[in-house]
Amino acid sequence: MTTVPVLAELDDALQAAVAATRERVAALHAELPRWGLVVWTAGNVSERVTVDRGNGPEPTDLFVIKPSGVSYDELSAENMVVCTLEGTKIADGTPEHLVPSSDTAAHAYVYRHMEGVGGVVHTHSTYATAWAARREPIPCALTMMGDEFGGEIPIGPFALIGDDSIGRGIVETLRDSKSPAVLMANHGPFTIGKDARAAVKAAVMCEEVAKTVHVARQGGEIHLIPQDLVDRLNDRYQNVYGQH
Ligand SMILES: O=C(CO)[C@@H](O)[C@H](O)COP(=O)(O)O
Repeated sequence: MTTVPVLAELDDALQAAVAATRERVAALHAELPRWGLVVWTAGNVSERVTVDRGNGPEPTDLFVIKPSGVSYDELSAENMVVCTLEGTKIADGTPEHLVPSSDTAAHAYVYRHMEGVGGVVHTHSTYATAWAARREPIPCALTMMGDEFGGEIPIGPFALIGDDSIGRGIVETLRDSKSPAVLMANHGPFTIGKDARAAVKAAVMCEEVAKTVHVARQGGEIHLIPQDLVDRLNDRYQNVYGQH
């Protein structure tokens, strides 16, 4: 029988790292309604817990995600759920009935199979989900897409919720792609990032470009950006743009 880790029994550094991750993940959930990416409770953010023991941040085998079906207004650091990378809730001090997001298995699978990923986000944002319903990748016709996605936003397979299927689809689609977003067929966008904030940003950008390319197509033919120019946009945005 596997024993469930008890948060209060973990070392001080790890407990502090979990507490800080819970704060971040709770605050980032507020970004989903703020950017118009979710209705009701239909979207989630998670972040891998990293701990710094004096040698820089090191990944742990825990991550933090929201509880399932709880209103965004009611989310706080205290009710963020702590899970192992197998997707099992640990004894994290929250009530036993507070179960983690229904997408927990998908997030956990991504963390287990994509080492550099520190944050995962899922939404059902309207325009991105409309492309997912058509199972049509979003073509790279905007500099913002070159910047953030390095090309088209791909479609992932159809997968039922509840087990590893969605996670497998995300990993298969994104493993060899520059895009931090995949549109899971008939479902919606999943985004990844080095941390939860980066994954939330990708979700915001994904919805924005899904909307703009859709609107552009209503007015006529869209023009794709040649891949060599997309590569240059992406390189500049990822390595030069912003503060360092
Ligand atoms: O796609 C689905 C359900 O079909 C999920 O993404 C939920 O919409 C979000 O659920 P919780 O995170 O609240 O469990």
